[in-house]
Amino acid sequence: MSWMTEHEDPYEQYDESSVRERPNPKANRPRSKQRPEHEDAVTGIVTAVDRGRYTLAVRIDEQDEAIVTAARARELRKQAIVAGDRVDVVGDTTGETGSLARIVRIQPRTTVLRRSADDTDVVERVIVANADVLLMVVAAADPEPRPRLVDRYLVAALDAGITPIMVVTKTDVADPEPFLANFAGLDIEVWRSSIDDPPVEALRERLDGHTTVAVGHSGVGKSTLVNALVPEARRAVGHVNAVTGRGRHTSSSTVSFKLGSGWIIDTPGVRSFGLGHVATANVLRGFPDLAEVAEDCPRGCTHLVDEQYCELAIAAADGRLEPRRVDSMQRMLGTLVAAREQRHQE
Ligand SMILES: Nc1nc2c(ncn2[C@@H]2O[C@H](COP(=O)(O)OP(=O)(O)OP(=O)(O)O)[C@@H](O)[C@H]2O)c(=O)[nH]1
Ligand SMILES: [Zn+2]
Repeated sequence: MSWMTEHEDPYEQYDESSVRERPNPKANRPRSKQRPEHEDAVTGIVTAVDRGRYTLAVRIDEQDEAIVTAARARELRKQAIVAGDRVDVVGDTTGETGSLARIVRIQPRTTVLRRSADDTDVVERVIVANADVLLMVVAAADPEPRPRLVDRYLVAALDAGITPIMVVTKTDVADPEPFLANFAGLDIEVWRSSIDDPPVEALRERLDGHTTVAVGHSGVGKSTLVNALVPEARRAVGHVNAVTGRGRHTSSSTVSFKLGSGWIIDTPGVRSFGLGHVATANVLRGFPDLAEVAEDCPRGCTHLVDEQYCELAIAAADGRLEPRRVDSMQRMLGTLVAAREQRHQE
């Protein structure tokens, strides 16, 4: 998966200096070393990343809109550049076959969605930048929906300041309501989708103008949904991206498509969603249905099962809170605390 292995970057030795750049027909300023600002840079949106090569959309919605392949400037080498990033790019931005531009700056990000390989992993991977909606795709069955995976998406999204939305697919295969009952106390937007009646038009309208990142366990129907959402004409743009991304290793890399005036970013299906990077103090943010009651906890309460006076446990016992939600939160916290202890022993 490209975003997981980005730090390895096997193309690192082939930096942009090894590729001859064509003269940029638009650059009329003389090249000079005294140009730290790169005034001639254009802004691009990173749509796909593949082993040190970045696919960018530049001059979007203008007549000379182009899909450009770029390398990163040497000074940016250690910084991850991910789908959704706004970057400043110089050099040949025509997008012509064989051309290579150069990313010289990453613009400040509004949000960063991260996951770690597992809970013990300190090294977090930035999955996507600048997303404001996390589309959690879950199947009603085949594969079985896993509430704990959704808990993890919620913690990651709310920690990052991204709005989570859920789509339950395959409602033709199984009744999604028993699964959804897990999240009844949570004020979360849920869409139901079946093979014959996916809510494509309504979702498209809902996501218009947003940068949406879709996540889901492998096989839930995420690609089917994303393909249905992205109109044919725009997918053509995506297909260009697919040459560098999905085309080569199916579903193993992140690709973005224009969706109305926004973007939808499809990520590889994953089984787990490590939260090694999330501070335990922030875990409760992913359980907004519990947060209010937790305010009555004794000072310094860890909310773990061994806390005698945890208000969450008390509220679960006397029926004010849904016991399985408190249990979910305690388990996640317990797992993260154990992983952290293991890390400190290593
Ligand atoms: N019955 C039914 N099948 C569906 C539905 N949505 C998708 N599928 C099927 O589920 C299978 C998996 O769908 P994909 O879209 O490839 O799943 P994915 O989540 O992208 O999986 P990865 O590519 O592994 O990440 C395909 O055979 C789809 O046709 C649905 O609503 N109902
Ligand atoms: Zn507590």
